[in-house]
Amino acid sequence: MAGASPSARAEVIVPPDWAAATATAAAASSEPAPPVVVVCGPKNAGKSTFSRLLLNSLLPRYGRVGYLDTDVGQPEFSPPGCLSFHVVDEALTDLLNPTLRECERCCFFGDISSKRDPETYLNCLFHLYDYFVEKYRSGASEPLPLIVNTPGWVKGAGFDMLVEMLRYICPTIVVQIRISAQSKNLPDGMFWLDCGQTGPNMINIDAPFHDALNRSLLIQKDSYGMRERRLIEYFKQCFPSDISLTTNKELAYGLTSLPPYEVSISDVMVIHLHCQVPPSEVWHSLNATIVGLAISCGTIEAGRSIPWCAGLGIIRGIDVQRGILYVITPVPLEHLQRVDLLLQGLIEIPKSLLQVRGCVSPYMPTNVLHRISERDINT
Ligand SMILES: Nc1ncnc2c1ncn2[C@@H]1O[C@H](COP(=O)(O)OP(=O)(O)OP(=O)(O)O)[C@@H](O)[C@H]1O
Repeated sequence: MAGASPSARAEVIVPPDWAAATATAAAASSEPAPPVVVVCGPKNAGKSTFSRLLLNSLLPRYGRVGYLDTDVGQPEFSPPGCLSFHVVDEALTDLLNPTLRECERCCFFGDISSKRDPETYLNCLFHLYDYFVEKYRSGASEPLPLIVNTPGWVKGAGFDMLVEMLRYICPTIVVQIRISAQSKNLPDGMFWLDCGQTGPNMINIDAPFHDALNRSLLIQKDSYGMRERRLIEYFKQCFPSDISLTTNKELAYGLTSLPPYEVSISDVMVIHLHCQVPPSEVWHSLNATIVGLAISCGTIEAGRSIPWCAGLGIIRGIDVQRGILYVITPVPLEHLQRVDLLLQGLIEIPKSLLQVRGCVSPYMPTNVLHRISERDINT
């Protein structure tokens, strides 16, 4: 597969079976409720691209479309590490690239793959789906169609998780994208149901391989680079939109000079999502990391609470003597005031923000844990 940047390609190709699948979903009965469409298939098969097209096809009829973003490695609308639920009310203009959008609900999983903790991953997903059902299926708000784009991990434990996901969501339409390497595809048919059970409308489509000039369409993505760019875009939101920050160097300087929020250590609880940290090391472990800023108001399910995530923050420094954390985040103050949990996972500050020639990163000096001078945080 070619290694060119996906954004270099001018336009999306819509093969006839893709067009037919989106038309079927858009015309599906809205009784008793608009469709719930799950899009599945192996990695890099076109699931996200198809989901964007599907969203645009559902919009004219419904005006608003729900989107459950379940790919923590390459989320459609959120920063990496998050599962989120969005309501989209305008057509997506860039059909080949993900774009950041404000979410209605988000859970911070804190890793770029569900492998490390499938149970928590599924709990987050079910929790978001329950939120959708409660709000958009119970009469509280106008019912919306829902698109669920799934990760491309379709073998072994990834397959088992997909089966659980499908059984929980009970979609009305499942679109399965199939690639030419048959062994990499999901099983044909309603593989998640027991024999004899009736299931949804099952639509198989092929991955789009070549354009009219026989050029490969499915470009291997630079996942690491995409995640870095997504985080950079996310933290750019710390600045007013009229401030021009075109290079990473400008952003790194900008973040250095941004006055951070002060958070009293006694006001927050720290949860390490994927590792255990001795109490004496908690503050050291937080320094210079990205955390999920969460609100512990989720419901208790299976004995554990799933907090909502208001957004991400960079712990820029910690003054242990004064009991203060310094946090940089684009999360608005009114939401930030409700944050009472710091969720630390494995999402790292992009290297391109840490290693900028001529810019001493504020996150890395060795004394930052104990002594942060006024000049450091205000300049
Ligand atoms: N219909 C299409 N027209 C043009 N390019 C496409 C089309 N479908 C997919 N591509 C390109 O192929 C690549 C993979 O597509 P996409 O991201 O939609 O796959 P995916 O199955 O969601 O991948 P992953 O499992 O890694 O999330 C992208 O670079 C995308 O731009």
